[in-house]
Amino acid sequence: MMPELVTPQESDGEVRLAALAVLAQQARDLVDAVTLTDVPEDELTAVTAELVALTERLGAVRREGPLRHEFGPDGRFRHLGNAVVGDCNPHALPLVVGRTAEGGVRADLAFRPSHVGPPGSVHGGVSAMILDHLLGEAVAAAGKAAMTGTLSLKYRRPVPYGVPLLGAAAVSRSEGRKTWAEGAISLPDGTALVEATGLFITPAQWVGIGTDGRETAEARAADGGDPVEGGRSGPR
Ligand SMILES: CCCCC/C=C\C/C=C\C/C=C\C/C=C\CCCC(=O)SCCNC(=O)CCNC(=O)[C@H](O)C(C)(C)COP(=O)(O)OP(=O)(O)OC[C@H]1O[C@@H](n2cnc3c(N)ncnc32)[C@H](O)[C@@H]1OP(=O)(O)O
Repeated sequence: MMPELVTPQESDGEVRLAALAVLAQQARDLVDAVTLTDVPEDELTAVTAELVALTERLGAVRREGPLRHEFGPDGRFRHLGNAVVGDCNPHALPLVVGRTAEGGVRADLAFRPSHVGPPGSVHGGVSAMILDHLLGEAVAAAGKAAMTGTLSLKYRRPVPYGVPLLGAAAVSRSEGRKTWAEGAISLPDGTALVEATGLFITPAQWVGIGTDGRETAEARAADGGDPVEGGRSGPR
């Protein structure tokens, strides 16, 4: 089942979400600092004690789960808690995905030292996560709401962290509930570092749900043409 969609008014105000995004960015900076710190051991212990206190302060009031998919004040579908693109998720890069004139998607990106796997390069699973998301975004850009069924990676060259890279993806084929997409993480000069192909499947329960999480016009017409409430239309 798809989780219920909420409007920001029902969960958080925009000012609070903006503050949460600033906190998440600070947490990313903290992770970088932890990854690279070379301060003396007593300083490590002192900072750890301060972080224990800060963690307790943040945990004093907890929500039931991470931020959900929702409609922003501009009416656009968003997921601020997403592990790849969520501004309010410290785990996210966050990736900023844009559409290309050809109907695909692209994103400038730079991995951080905390993403390291093999010596001096990014962990393959991290690259896979980014490509999974980019291919999924390409599928969404093609009008399909779908989940990853299979993902295949070709690691051509080690992926460096701390340097500008480009991610891109596009749909290659679609057939019923199945959509195939391909993409790559490349150097700015176009040299492919990791290539991906994936099969995305629209779950049977999502048929009739658009990429904005709302019922599609076709599904509404089939239902008898009832208009969808503005700003909120939870999948059934
Ligand atoms: C809250 C609202 C959310 C709304 C979201 C709406 C839109 C999204 C819009 C924008 C989002 C923007 C970007 C998205 C960005 C990133 C995407 C990230 C993607 C992920 O990170 S996502 C997490 C990993 N992903 C999973 O967690 C999937 C777990 N899994 C399942 O949820 C089911 O397993 C599912 C749905 C895959 C299939 O379930 P199902 O019941 O619908 O399908 P069914 O069995 O009927 O099969 C139908 C035909 O697909 C074949 N088939 C089935 N499964 C296959 C597989 N895995 N590989 C190859 N073929 C497969 C069958 O063989 C049959 O083929 P045939 O018709 O030829 O016989």
